[in-house]
Amino acid sequence: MTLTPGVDAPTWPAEFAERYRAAGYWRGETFGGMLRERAAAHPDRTALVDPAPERRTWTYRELDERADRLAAGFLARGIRKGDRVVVQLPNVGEFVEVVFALFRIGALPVYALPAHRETEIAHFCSFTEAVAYVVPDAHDGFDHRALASLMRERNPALQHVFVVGDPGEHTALSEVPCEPAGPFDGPAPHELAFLQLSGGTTGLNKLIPRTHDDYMYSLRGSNEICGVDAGTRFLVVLPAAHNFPMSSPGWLGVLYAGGTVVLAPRPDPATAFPLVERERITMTGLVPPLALVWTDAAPATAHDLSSLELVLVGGAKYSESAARRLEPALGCRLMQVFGMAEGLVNYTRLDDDTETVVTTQGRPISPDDEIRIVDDEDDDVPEGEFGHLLTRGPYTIRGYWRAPEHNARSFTGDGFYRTGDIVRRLPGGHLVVEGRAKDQINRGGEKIAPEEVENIILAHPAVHDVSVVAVPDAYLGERSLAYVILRTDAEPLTPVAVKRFVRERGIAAYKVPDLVEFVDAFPQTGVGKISKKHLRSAAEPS
Ligand SMILES: O=C(O)c1cccc(O)c1O
Repeated sequence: MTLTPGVDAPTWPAEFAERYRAAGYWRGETFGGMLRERAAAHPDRTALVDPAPERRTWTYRELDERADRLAAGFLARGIRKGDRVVVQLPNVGEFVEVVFALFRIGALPVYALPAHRETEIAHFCSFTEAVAYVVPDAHDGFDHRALASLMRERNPALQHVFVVGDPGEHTALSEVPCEPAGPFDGPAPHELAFLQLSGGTTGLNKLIPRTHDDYMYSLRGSNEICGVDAGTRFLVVLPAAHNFPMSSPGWLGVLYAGGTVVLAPRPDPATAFPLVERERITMTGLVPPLALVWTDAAPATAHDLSSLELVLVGGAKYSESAARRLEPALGCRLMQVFGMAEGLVNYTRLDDDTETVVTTQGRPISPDDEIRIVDDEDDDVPEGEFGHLLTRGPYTIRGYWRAPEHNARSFTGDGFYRTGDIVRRLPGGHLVVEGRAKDQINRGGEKIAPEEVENIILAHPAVHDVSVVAVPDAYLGERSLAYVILRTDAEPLTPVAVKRFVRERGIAAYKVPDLVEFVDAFPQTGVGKISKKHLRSAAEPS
C-alpha cells in the first residue's frame, strides 16, 4: 500500500511543491518526528491533561514514550504503514496517544466523530478498507463495542477492534503497548498523515488526504497568527477529531508550540468554566452556538475566567450582534476563524480593530493562499462583489481520496478547490462569508449533506419523495427540515415517526431532521429539478 498522495488522490504538481518548499512552508517535518523533538527539547513540560473522571497528565516525554510503545504494539499486531485505522474516540487522552502512535508508523487515522453511527462508520470501514477500528466502550449512552462487532462481521479487512475501557469481546487498548524493537520506518513528510472528513454535499462523506508537510504548515501559520507559544494552555471543547479544534490552531498546533492541551469531556459552561479556572486556560475554540451559551453564562459565573486571553469562534455563521457581546462577557479577545478541512483557513488578526473582528471572517493564513471570487461561469467578479470562493495553496488539497468523479466537479482544471461558499473580499483582504452555494446544511458547525438524509427517508415505504433543506435558527444558525411527499396509497405518517425511522437506521443524531413537513408537491425549477432555494425561502420565518 502506498502513501504517496499522487496515487490515491491528486497531489500538488512538482512546480508547486518546489515553490512551497523553497518558500519554507513545507519543512520536511512529520508528526512522529515533531513529538520526538519536543520530548527531547522539554521532556518534563506538561503536554496533555485529561481531567475526567480522574485527572491524568502526560509530559512530552511520557506522550512520546507512550506513542512509541503503542506504535510497537500496533506493528506487532500487523498494522503497517499505509493501513487505514478508523479512530472514533471522544475527548480522552487515548485519542492523542493513538493518533501519534499511528503517525509514527505511518498508518492513517480516519477521524470519525463520536456522534457517528452505523451508516457513517460502515462507510468509513468499507471505503477505506480499514484494518482496525478504535472505540470507547460506551459514550453518551451508546455501546460502541456492539457496533464494532457488526463492522467486523461485515468487513473482512477489519481485523482489529481496540477499546478504551472494558473491551467486551474485543481487545483492550491498554493491552496493546509493548517495547519497540527498533526505530520505526515512518512516513516521509510529503506522504499522507491521515484522512479527515469533509462536510459532504453528496451522500456519504468524502475523505480528505492531508500530508505531514501541508498540515504542519497550517499549524505553524495558525500558531503565529493566534500567538500560540509554550505558555499556551488550550482547552479542547469541541470533539477533538474536528479539523477546527485539531488544527486552528487546535491541539496539534499547541503541541507543536510546546504548550499544554486540556481535553474537556463536554462543552457546556458547567463543565468547561471550572476547567478554565482550575487549568488556567488561556485559549479555546468554539462554534457559534456554544460561544452564545458561554457569553450568556459568563457574567453570572462564580468561576474565575480571567486566565482566558483568546477565544476563536468558527465553523458556522456567527452573528455580528453575538460577536459584539463576546469580548465584554468573557473578558478576552475574540478571533473569527473561517476554515475547512480541505485546507484554507482564514483568521481575523490580533491587531484588527473590533469592527473588523465582529464583521468579517478573516483573511488567509498564507501569502500563497490564492483566492479567486468568481461568478457562475468561473469568471472573476469585480473586486468587492460577491461570488463563489475558489482557492489553491500550500495546505489546500488538490483532490479527495479515491474520488475522481467528484474531484472533477470540486476542483478546477488548474487545481483550485471549489469551496461552495459565497464570499466577498474587503480592501484589506478580509473575507465576508455571505452564504453558501453548495447543497449542505450547517447545523451549529456540524455539516449535513441533505442527500444522505434524503436517501434514508426515501427508504421508508410510505414515502414518495423527500427534500431536506436548511431553515434559519436563532441559536444553531441553521436547522434541518425534511419536506416529505407521501405515497397516495400510504397510511398517514407523523413527523415523529419519520424522525424515529431515520434514527433507527443508525445515523449521527445531528443529521436527524429537526422538522418534518408533509407537502403535496415541491416547488420546481425551470429544468424540473427540486428548487432547494425556493424551499429554503418558503421556510423563512415571516
Ligand atoms: O470545517 C470547519 O468548519 C472549520 C472551521 C474553522 C477552522 C477549521 O480549520 C475548520 O475546518
